[in-house]
Amino acid sequence: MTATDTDTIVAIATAPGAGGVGVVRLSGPRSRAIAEALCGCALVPRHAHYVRLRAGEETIDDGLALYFAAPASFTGEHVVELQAHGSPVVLQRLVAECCTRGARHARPGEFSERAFLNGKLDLAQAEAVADLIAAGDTRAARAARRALDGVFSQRVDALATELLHLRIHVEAAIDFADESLDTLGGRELREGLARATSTVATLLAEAERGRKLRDGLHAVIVGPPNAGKSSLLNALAGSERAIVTDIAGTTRDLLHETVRLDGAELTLVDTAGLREGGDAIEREGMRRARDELQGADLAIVVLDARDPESGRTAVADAIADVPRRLWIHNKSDLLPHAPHDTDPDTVHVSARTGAGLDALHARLRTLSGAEAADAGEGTFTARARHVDALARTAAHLHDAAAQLDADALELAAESLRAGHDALGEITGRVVPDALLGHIFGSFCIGK
Ligand SMILES: Nc1nc2c(ncn2[C@@H]2O[C@H](COP(=O)(O)OP(=O)(O)OP(=O)(O)O)[C@@H](O)[C@H]2O)c(=O)[nH]1
Ligand SMILES: [K+]
Ligand SMILES: [Mg+2]
Repeated sequence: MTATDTDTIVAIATAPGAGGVGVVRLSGPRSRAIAEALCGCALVPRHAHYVRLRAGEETIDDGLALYFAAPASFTGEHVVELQAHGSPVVLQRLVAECCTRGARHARPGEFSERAFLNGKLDLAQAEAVADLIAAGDTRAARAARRALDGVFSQRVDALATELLHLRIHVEAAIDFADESLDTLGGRELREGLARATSTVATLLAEAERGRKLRDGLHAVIVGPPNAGKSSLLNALAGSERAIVTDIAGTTRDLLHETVRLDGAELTLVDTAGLREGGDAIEREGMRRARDELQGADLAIVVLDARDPESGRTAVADAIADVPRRLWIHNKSDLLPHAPHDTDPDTVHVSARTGAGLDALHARLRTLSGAEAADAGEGTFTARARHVDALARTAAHLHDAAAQLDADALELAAESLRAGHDALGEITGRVVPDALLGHIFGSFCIGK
């Protein structure tokens, strides 16, 4: 679609409600003409015009008009921003007047969508705009800003280029099927694939950190009844959210609580204690606990410090698929002497006295990725979609390596193609036709 055959769209760009200043944004081929009709003067690009904004003879408000000529604008189209007093009524009237003059209401996300379609932003960057707007703290905002600057996209693109070269190499080798792969640069190919595989693994780990920074860590508290799961949730939340009693089987429903630890956000979920038997309600509670663990990033396993082993056995199968576990030996106040924690994933605490909670906070903070972002490891925000695409890329490259080892070049080519496509989903740059042209245009071994 070109800039001349699209609609001109309009929307209030500032947050709903009253404010000192409000902004109405227009994008599309007619935006300048429409705005000039409201302002009653010609608009010069990148110039702040102080104007009266009128509907016919009547003044709606006075304010500023800013015109950005295509393609040097956020959307890549002609864009006008009208600043007026931030009254919802005034802003609605400006929008209505723009519509009378030929604009239409923008759909949610339509300005960003146009920026993507016009090549101003890739998909990951367009998503980063939304993440920046929604960022809950400085760390998340900084990470979103890095993603918006293309830090993530550039690394994805660099990897995509590596994969493209590997594909070209394999496709070319297929044409020389009667020669052995070793004479066709098989070693370079394997080395290149190993490099790409390790790059994907690094990127995947970083994207996972970025996702946690954006979504917060999803941590499920599990353990046998009466280990002190609800007490621990309350201690971490800093309020008596969950019911605590000395009756085993107190908690049945899931209880979600968002907790911020020094800027790191995590969702804690209290669950019913896991054990054999129980009445129908308790059994339903345990079923819900097991379900919740399916999507968890972290299982916080609460055990009674006086007898941790029996609890471990009770939860073993329920936590089998959770990527990370933290073992909490609770009720340390009941031990004859306080133990010293050596393994970072085992922490002795007392939900009752608060002993050990600082160490637990520190560990949770690290796991939620905030630590890494603080340390300036270049974290960017990422989404589950990106993590998923990278994981699929990794799996395809793994297949390709095995297929190369078996001299199954056609299959390896197919796996590399699938990996390349999965990667392209992140930035939205999957372009098969261009790819074919590239393959035939740029490579021929000795021909
Ligand atoms: N001494 C001591 N008692 C604790 C501690 N934490 C919890 N308790 C007690 O242990 C009992 C059970 O605590 P809960 O928090 O209800 O345990 P739970 O694991 O949520 O239990 P269910 O929901 O029944 O599975 C209560 O009487 C708590 O007061 C602790 O650190 N020290
Ligand atoms: K209890
Ligand atoms: Mg409980």
